[in-house]
Amino acid sequence: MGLPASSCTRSLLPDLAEKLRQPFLIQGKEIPFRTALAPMAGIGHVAFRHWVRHFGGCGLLFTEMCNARALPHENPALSEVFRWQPEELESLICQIFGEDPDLMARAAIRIEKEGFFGVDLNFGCSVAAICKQGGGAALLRNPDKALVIVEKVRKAIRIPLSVKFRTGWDDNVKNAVDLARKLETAGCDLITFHPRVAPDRRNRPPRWDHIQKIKEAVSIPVLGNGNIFTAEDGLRMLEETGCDGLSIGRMAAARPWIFADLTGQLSEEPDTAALLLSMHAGYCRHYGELRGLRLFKKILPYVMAVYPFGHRMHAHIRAASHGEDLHMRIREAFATNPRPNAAPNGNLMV
Ligand SMILES: Cc1cc2nc3c(=O)[nH]c(=O)nc-3n(C[C@H](O)[C@H](O)[C@H](O)COP(=O)(O)O)c2cc1C
Repeated sequence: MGLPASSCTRSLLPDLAEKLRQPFLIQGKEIPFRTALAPMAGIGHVAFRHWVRHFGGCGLLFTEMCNARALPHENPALSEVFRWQPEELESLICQIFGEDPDLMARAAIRIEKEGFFGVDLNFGCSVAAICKQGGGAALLRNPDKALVIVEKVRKAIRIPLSVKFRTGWDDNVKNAVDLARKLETAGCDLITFHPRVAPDRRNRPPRWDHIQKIKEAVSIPVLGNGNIFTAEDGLRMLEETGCDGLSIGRMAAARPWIFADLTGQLSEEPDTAALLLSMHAGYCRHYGELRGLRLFKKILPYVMAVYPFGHRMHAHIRAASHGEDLHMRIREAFATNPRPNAAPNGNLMV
């Protein structure tokens, strides 16, 4: 069921692969690839990250967002989000959200103690449940408080500290540029910038020109994020914005091998149906049958978004009620060996 070379996404852009293979430094530590798995709640857990690492080419992995209040007491054997494999820690950054500087600092101390590469502060999530508690993008309305959090966390840990944030609550990028400068002064080592206004989720195109403004304002590395769907998008973002690396979310959910592909490490396009079966088995090993199936279904819209009748394939597979049923439905959906499109269908890529 392998795909013919003409329909695969394997990077034909050696320029891009070469740029992404130039190591860069964070706090003097060398990151071998200029690529990052963006934090994604419900998707970027340990079982999913296994596959990103399996294919390779990803410089930094971000966990899904973890609640800073809960994190100091989390049991990694039971937690869905605060769980990892020892071998991924050297490139794994744990993202936390919250609004209380002391609780954020306490969570960061636990993350450092567990041996993570770094701590990431979520100042960008615009989901109402997070913003109502004063966390995520709500902090962009209160940059002084955001800075107090950065300062407290910085004092509490020695490992790299990064911040992911967005343009703000209006389209004036000046506030984000000011904040970026202050983050650097406060000791932040890395920025991931998502150039959208809250509460826009992903329905309007990101303003990549704003990534350039952030990059020009600071000397710490800046990862650009938002709507990288193809190798051409990746190259264009690097060239247009001057950013130091690419942070990729949904397309990594669709194709965990995207980092290997973009960095020129992929020898053969994976057989998607076979990979999905293995991924589901891995999810069940980590989380048990019930949670494994529930988590597996979260990547399906992204995986199916690249197929011409993806919505139909998605509806068919999503209806599975247990593991065996799922495997049968995956085989049925891929029985005709559907060819992926170069770019995904926006309706499923939400
Ligand atoms: C399902 C899903 C969950 C997400 N969860 C988080 C999160 O926990 N923390 C965060 O900072 N951003 C989160 N994001 C935003 C992504 O990190 C990223 O900024 C966004 O998807 C745009 O990048 P992309 O176009 O490459 O997907 C999430 C996005 C998606 C699709």
